[in-house]
Amino acid sequence: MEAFQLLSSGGVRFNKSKFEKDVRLFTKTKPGSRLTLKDDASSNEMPAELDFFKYARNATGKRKQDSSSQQPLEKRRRVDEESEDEGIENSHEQGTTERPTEKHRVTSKGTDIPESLESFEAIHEEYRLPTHIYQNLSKSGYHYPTSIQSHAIPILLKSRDLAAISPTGTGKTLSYLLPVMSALQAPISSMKDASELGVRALVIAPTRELAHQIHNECLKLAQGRKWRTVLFSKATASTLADKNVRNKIDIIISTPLRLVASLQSGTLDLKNVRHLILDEADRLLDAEFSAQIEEIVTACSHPNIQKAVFSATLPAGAEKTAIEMLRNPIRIVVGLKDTPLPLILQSLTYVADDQSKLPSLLTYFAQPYSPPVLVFTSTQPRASSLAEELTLHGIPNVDCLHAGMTKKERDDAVSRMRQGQSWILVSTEVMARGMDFKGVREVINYDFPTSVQSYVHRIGRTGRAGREGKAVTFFTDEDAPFLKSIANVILQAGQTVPDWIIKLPKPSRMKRRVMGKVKRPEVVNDARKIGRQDAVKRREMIAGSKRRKAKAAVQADKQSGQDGTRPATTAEADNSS
Ligand SMILES: Nc1ncnc2c1ncn2[C@@H]1O[C@H](COP(=O)(O)OP(=O)(O)OP(=O)(O)O)[C@@H](O)[C@H]1O
Repeated sequence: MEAFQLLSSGGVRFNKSKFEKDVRLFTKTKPGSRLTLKDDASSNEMPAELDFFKYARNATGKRKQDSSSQQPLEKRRRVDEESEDEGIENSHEQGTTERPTEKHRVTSKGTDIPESLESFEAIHEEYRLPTHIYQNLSKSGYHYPTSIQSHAIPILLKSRDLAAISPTGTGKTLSYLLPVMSALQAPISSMKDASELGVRALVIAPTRELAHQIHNECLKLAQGRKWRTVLFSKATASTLADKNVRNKIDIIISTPLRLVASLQSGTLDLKNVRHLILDEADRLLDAEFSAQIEEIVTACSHPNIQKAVFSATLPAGAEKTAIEMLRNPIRIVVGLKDTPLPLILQSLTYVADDQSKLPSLLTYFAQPYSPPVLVFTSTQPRASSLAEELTLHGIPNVDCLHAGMTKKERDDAVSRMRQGQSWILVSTEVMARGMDFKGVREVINYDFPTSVQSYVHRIGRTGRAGREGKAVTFFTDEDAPFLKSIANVILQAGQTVPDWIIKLPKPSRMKRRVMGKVKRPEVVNDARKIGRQDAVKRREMIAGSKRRKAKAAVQADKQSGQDGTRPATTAEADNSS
């Protein structure tokens, strides 16, 4: 009992008094909101390293006057020190110049790092952005660059390779789309030089939904000119099999599988690609995709190709692979690696066992909550089952999305979410990365995440573009050995966790491999399963009885045919006996 009380009261609380200043600055108070925090206009300052949207809100448009940029480059000190990175740092130490911009907690590493620029105007002046692209920025509501954009855009515009790590929701997409489109200058259809023909830029993302979203961002920048940007799909792949069509394409955005299928069938060539971007690079470089990525990278054989990788998380192994793929790269880290924004209030909730999760979630939704909410489960059947349970329990506007659904079902679910028709979206890892549903205020990890990276990306669906969010993670007894890993992330983000979690032993690397991978039933409500089994049994009994009666009737017919007498009914037979 004592242990239960300890665990159930063990939710992680954000230490508002310790981070009072941040809380005030991040807060745009909305009356009635459960997430409402105190607003105090008198102290409108925040530690700049925590505010990744600082520029986007109030930049002056002038070049950065950071004192650190006045110092000789060699003297500038590195801020970002993470033990996990050491191997990689050392292997690239020689000849590098480190240029931390301490003020914004952005760490840059590499040689001849271009100056970061704090306004789109400054970027436009320095790098002559095509006018229509520059104008489309403000039309799309992008008035000032975010931290990652201030740093990454000049680097890519200087034709440098880049490994960029920046927290979820900080604007990485624009960080690569803007420089890539600016470098291409104009749609191929308006160019005379035939040597330019063929796809010139390629963006790879791990899921179809994310590729679609990136494509939409691309269309925003392309407004007013005849850019041919293609979201690669089964249909577009067959259209692009025609070389004449292919030659007029500027940018392809694709998932790896689809692209490799076309490469292997010889209906696509990537020889003219000058810019290759891997979004969610650590996912793309993991075992599931790495062979396809290798094939794609090999197919992009242009000698002057520029490559860049982006993610909110880049574990040491993936970073090593990525860096090996790049040529004299610059590495930038905004904030701390693998660390969510402090804007997301994180908590851990003890739920004992799998069957206790549903009642806990129903209790959660019985309180006022701020839709839309994203709920993560570990498998497709569990996502469907949970969505069904919530609906059966009368919770309105529940939707489901997972990779087992058809393309149309998935597209519809995304668009219902974007239009605000869905209040609760139950999903799997497929929604964990990159998806930008601006309004998501709450994320619930119904099933424990399978890695620190998965946790960071899942909860990063909220707290985007400077908004606040809330993330709740259910944990069972089986998940407890991995709590420490998540607790460390929470601590790194400047929030507090109960002492008992901090005192837990850190799971070994071997053990972390099985994190969140416990075998869970496909149906989230056992009672429903029993009810279902009963119903199935009853149906089978009725069907069996009907079959037996029909068989008996046939036999009786046969008999009457043989002896010419009417068969006795069961009742008659009984009476006669
Ligand atoms: N300069 C900007 N000013 C205002 N809003 C911006 C700016 N840049 C990006 N945004 C908005 O911020 C949100 C997050 O951007 P984006 O999806 O590119 O983030 P991300 O860093 O790629 O996140 P993730 O790691 O989850 O993929 C989007 O809604 C985007 O429109």
